[in-house]
Amino acid sequence: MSHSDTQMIYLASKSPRRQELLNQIGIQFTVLDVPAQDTANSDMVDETVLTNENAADYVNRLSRNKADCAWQFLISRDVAKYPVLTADTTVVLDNLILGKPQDREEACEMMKRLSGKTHQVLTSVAIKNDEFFSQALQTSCVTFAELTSEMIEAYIDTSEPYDKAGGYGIQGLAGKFIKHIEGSYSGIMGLPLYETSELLKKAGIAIP
Ligand SMILES: Cc1cn([C@H]2C[C@H](O)[C@@H](COP(=O)(O)OP(=O)(O)OP(=O)(O)O)O2)c(=O)[nH]c1=O
Repeated sequence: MSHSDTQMIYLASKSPRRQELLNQIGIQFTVLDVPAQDTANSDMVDETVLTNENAADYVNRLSRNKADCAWQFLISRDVAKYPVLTADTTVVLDNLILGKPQDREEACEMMKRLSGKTHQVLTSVAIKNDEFFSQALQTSCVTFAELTSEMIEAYIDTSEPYDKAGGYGIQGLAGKFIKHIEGSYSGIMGLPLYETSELLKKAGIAIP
């Protein structure tokens, strides 16, 4: 890979937040949309938590699997030219992993659990090409205010909870529920920028 080739990466993510955050640090990237048929029926993207798997192992496995899938997709299209970056975010409260709520009831249940408590948000970032793989994990603590059922219902009336781990977005309307954070704001949003730029440097990408 020539030096100029390494200025570009693929971002294999449908998350608009990850695209926004990578733009924020001036990285040049192409968004890679790995079609569902390239990931369906594959153990590689199984988002089920395995027996005895802790949250750190879980997010690391998913970011690695997303990177492996994306790289195979690039190879199958004969366009595996630049490293691919992926991430996975999960919310953990009292050892329980909270994914994306599937429906209103689940979204409501998650907000009730988060109310008045401190939880962890874990994001794992991975970068891969044919000769290189590396990943980094960032963990933050987030403290929610006590929420009334009116506050929860009003929040769930918005579309915000549904595509987000733990059913909320710190960068959105849920910002008003958050009393304290410790860690990385960008990590909570889905792409920790310090850890990401360190990984990119390791992969030989120039950081502006
Ligand atoms: C806790 C929290 C999560 N999130 C989002 C970040 C992630 O997009 C999402 C967690 O889902 P992920 O499964 O990590 O990612 P994704 O399905 O959105 O995107 P892709 O796999 O294509 O990269 O939750 C926020 O936007 N704000 C928050 O405060």
